[in-house]
Amino acid sequence: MTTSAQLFEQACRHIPGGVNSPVRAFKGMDRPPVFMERAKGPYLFDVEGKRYVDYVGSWGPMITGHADPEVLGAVRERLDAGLSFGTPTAIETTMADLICEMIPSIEMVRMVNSGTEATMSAVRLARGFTGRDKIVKFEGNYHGHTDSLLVKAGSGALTHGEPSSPGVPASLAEHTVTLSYNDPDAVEQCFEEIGSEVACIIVEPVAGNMNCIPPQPGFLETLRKVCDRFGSLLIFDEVMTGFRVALGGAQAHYGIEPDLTCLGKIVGGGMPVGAFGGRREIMEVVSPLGPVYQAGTLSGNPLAMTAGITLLNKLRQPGFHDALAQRVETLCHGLQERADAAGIDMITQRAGGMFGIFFTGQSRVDNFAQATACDGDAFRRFFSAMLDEGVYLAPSAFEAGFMSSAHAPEDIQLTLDGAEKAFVAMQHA
Ligand SMILES: N[C@H](C=O)CCC(=O)O
Repeated sequence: MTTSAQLFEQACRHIPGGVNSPVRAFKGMDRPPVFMERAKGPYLFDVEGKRYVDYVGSWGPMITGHADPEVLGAVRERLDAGLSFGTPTAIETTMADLICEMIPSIEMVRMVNSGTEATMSAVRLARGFTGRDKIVKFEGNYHGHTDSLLVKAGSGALTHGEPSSPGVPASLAEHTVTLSYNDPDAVEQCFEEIGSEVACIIVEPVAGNMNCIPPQPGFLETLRKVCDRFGSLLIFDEVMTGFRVALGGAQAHYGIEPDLTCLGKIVGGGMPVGAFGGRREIMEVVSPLGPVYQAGTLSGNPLAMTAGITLLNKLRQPGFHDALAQRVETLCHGLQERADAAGIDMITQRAGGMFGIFFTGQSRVDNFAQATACDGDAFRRFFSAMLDEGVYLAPSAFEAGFMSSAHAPEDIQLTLDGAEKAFVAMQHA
């Protein structure tokens, strides 16, 4: 049998760090990344035959579990028609209609191939529409790896200690103003000073790339207010939260309408898909209707559209999101009880189908400073112990956990039993 350690050694020969995305690397852990062979429902199975209850869900898309038979069936059925045509297809219109119906602030939408492409294109559009260069983002929010947004970012960049990447020209980064998340006063002050120069605010309405930090009441409202006052656009990066915290995304959950929305992950049903869309008058500035250029050879790929449409339609079953949130609540309460019993400083935070585990004595984590002040060693010990117990969490203290509808009560119980052992071991350590 080939082990993960052997495969990792082989991978490192020709792949930087042995991984195709840095956050997968288990950097700082005392073990190599686990190589997975297959996945089904809530489970991942590694190359050594071990099963894990998975809370990464391919970083979010697998909201009904892995290898969903309906999604796979639809893709299989579509396969023989061909992989890609580079022409318009009817299925792209079906997808656009579905997105606009589920997220009413989106009146027109353009499909792309990843969340990064979605945010990159949305920011360009905001700049083109307003004729302004400056953008506002929040410390620890991650919007993919496009230059303008890889400034004080979260996710893998933060995990690996480089929240602002070398390679982003200083002359470009200076147009990105970074503020503290959940700090409406800082936003108001910034706009008093430079509001008329700001093309857009881009925000994760739930910050899922520095663990899981929901917006405090009034924060998103302030963003909407200053954008309206100064003629800037409000962009919600709903790559993580879209179709997850509610069918209509975080904007439906919190009742705030952005001008533009970025989507990814669930919208592709596990295929590489992103999308950006919003108010018609803004989207009409996109080429070929308007001058802001954006393109993609494989955008709207028919197989990817098939997977995404099938998954999105499954999420429309009444009660789907309530049941998902209920599972998250059961998990978070169970973890809290067990951590408290073991005397471990830990809290959880959650929003719909996503959650975060913070090793901290604070009662809440609202921003980058508080997230990075949490106990990283405790997280690493917990992560490693949970892996031994057959539970796969994100190998980073700065990533949200994702629940799926395939997680049964016994999977959550297995997780809680594992956590109980992990907490006791941590207490003794
Ligand atoms: N948090 C990231 C995406 O949302 C994790 C995925 C990656 O960087 O590979």
